[in-house]
Amino acid sequence: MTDVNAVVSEVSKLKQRLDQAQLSFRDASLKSRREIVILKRLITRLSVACRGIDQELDLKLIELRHDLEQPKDISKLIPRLALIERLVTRQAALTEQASQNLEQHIHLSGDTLNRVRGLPPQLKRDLRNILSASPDSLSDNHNRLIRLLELYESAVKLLSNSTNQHQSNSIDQDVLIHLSCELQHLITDLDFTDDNSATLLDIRNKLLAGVTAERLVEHALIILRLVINGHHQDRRSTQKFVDGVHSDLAALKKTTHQAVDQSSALIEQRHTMISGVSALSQQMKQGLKEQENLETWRPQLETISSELQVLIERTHALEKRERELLDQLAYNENKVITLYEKTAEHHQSLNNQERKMFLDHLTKVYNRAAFNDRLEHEYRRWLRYQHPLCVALLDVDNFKETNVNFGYVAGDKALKIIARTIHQCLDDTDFIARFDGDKFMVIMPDTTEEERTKRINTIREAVAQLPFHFRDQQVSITVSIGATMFDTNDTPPNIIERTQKALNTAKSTGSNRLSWIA
Ligand SMILES: Nc1nc2c(ncn2[C@@H]2O[C@H](COP(=O)(O)OP(=O)(O)OP(=O)(O)O)[C@@H](O)[C@H]2O)c(=O)[nH]1
Repeated sequence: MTDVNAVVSEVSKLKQRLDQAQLSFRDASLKSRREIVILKRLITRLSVACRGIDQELDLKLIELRHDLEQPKDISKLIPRLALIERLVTRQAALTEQASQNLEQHIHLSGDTLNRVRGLPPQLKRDLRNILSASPDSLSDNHNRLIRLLELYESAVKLLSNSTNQHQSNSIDQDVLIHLSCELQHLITDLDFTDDNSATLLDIRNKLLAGVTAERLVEHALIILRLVINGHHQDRRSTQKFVDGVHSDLAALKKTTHQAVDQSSALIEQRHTMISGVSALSQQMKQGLKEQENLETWRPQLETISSELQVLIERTHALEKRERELLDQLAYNENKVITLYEKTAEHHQSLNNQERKMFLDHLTKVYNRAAFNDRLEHEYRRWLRYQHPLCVALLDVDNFKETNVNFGYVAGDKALKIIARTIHQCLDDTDFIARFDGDKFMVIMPDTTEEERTKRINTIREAVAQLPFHFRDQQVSITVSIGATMFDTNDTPPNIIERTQKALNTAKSTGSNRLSWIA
C-alpha cells in the first residue's frame, strides 16, 4: 500500500511538474511570439530608417523580414541578425565620418561666404550663428546646411542685384555723357542771335557742368520746343513773304492785262483816226484839184475842218489815255523792281542763314560741319594736285580746370580768345574750325615743312603768352597739338584719327606740346 501510495504521490508530483512545465512552455512560447512580433516591428522600422543608406544593408533587412514571416526556427536567424548588426555598426561609423566631413564643409563654405564684401550685417550675423553652433546630430548638421544654403542664396541674389544695378548705372552714366555732348553740339549749331539765345546759353552751361538724366531730358525738350517754335516762325515769315509776293504779282498781272487791253484799244483807235485823217486829206487833195472857186468849196472845207477838229480832240484824248497807260506801266515797273529787291533781300537772308549754319556761335570760327566740308574739298584737291596738305588738331590743356576754377563764362571767354589767336597766326589760305568743346582743327594746304612747323609753333607760343586774367588772377593757358600730313592712301576719316593719335602722344608727354605723325 505504502508503495502504491508512494507511486500515486510520485505520479501526482510528476503531474504537477508536468502542468507547471506545460504552463512554463506556454508562457515561453507566448513570450517568444511576442518577441518575434517586436523583432519584426524593429526590423521593419530599421529597414525604413536605413533605406537608401547602404544597399547591402537594405537587402539583408528585406531578407530578414521575409524570413521572419516564415514559420522557421528563430535561432536560425541569429547569424543573419549578427550580419545586420555588423552592417549597421559599419554604417554608424561611416555616418559619423560623413557628419564630420559635412561639419568641415559647413565651416569652409561659411568662411568663404563670410569673406565676401558688401553683404548686409544681418546676413553676416546669421552666418556667425550657424558656424558657432555645436551640432548634436547628423540632422542638426543637415539643418545647418540648409540654413547655410539659404544664406548663400540670399547673398547671390543681393550681389547679382547690385552688380546689375552698378552695370546699368555705369551704362546710364556713359549714355548720359554722350547725350549731353550731342546736345551741346546741337545747341552750338542753333541760331544764337534770336530771342532764344539766353535760354540756349543757359542750357549749354548747365550741360557743361553736368546734369542728371531727368534734367537732360527736360533740356532736350526745351530745345526741341525752341526748334519747333523757330521752325514755325520761319514758316510763318516765309509764308507771309510768299503771300505778299503772290498778291503783288496778282495785282501786277491784273493791271498789266488791263494795260495790254487798253494798248490794243488805243492802237485800234489810233488806226481809225489815221484812216479818218487820211480820208480828209484825200478829200482836200481832191478839192484842190477839182474846185476852182474857193467860195463854192468853203462849206465842204468847213466840214473837213470841223471833222479835223474832232479828230484833233480825239487825238488829245488818246494822248491822255496813253499817258495814263504809261503811268500805269511805270507803276508796274516800280512794283516789279520792289518785288525784285524784296526777293533779293530774302535770298540774301537765306544765304546768311546758310553761312551761319557753318559758323561756331561762340568762337565765330567755322564749325565742325564746315570743317568736314572743307576737309573733303581739300582732300579732292590733294588727290588731283598732290600738294602738301597738313591737318592739325589743337586741344586746350586742362581746360576743365579753367571751367572749374573760374566758371564757364571765363572758359567761354578763353575759348573765344584762343580761337581768335589761332586765326590770327594762320595764312589766308589756311582754315580753322572748332572741332569739339576745347578742340580746334586747322588745315594748311600748300606749305613747306618749315612753314607749317613754324606756323604751328607760333600758334602754340602765341596761346601760351596770352595774358588771361580771371578773378584777379593771372592765368596761363596752353594748347597741345597733334599734326599730320595727307599721304598715299589717306582719306579724311583716317587723317582725323591720326591727328587724334598725334594729339594723344603730345598730351602724354605733358602740356604745350606738339607731336607729328607722318
Ligand atoms: N566753358 C566752356 N567749356 C567747354 C565748352 N565745351 C566743352 N567745354 C569743357 O571743356 C572741357 C574739356 O575737357 P577735356 O578735353 O575732357 O579735358 P581737359 O581738362 O581739357 O584735359 P586734357 O584735354 O587732357 O588736357 C570739359 O570740361 C567741357 O565741359 C564750351 O563751349 N565752353
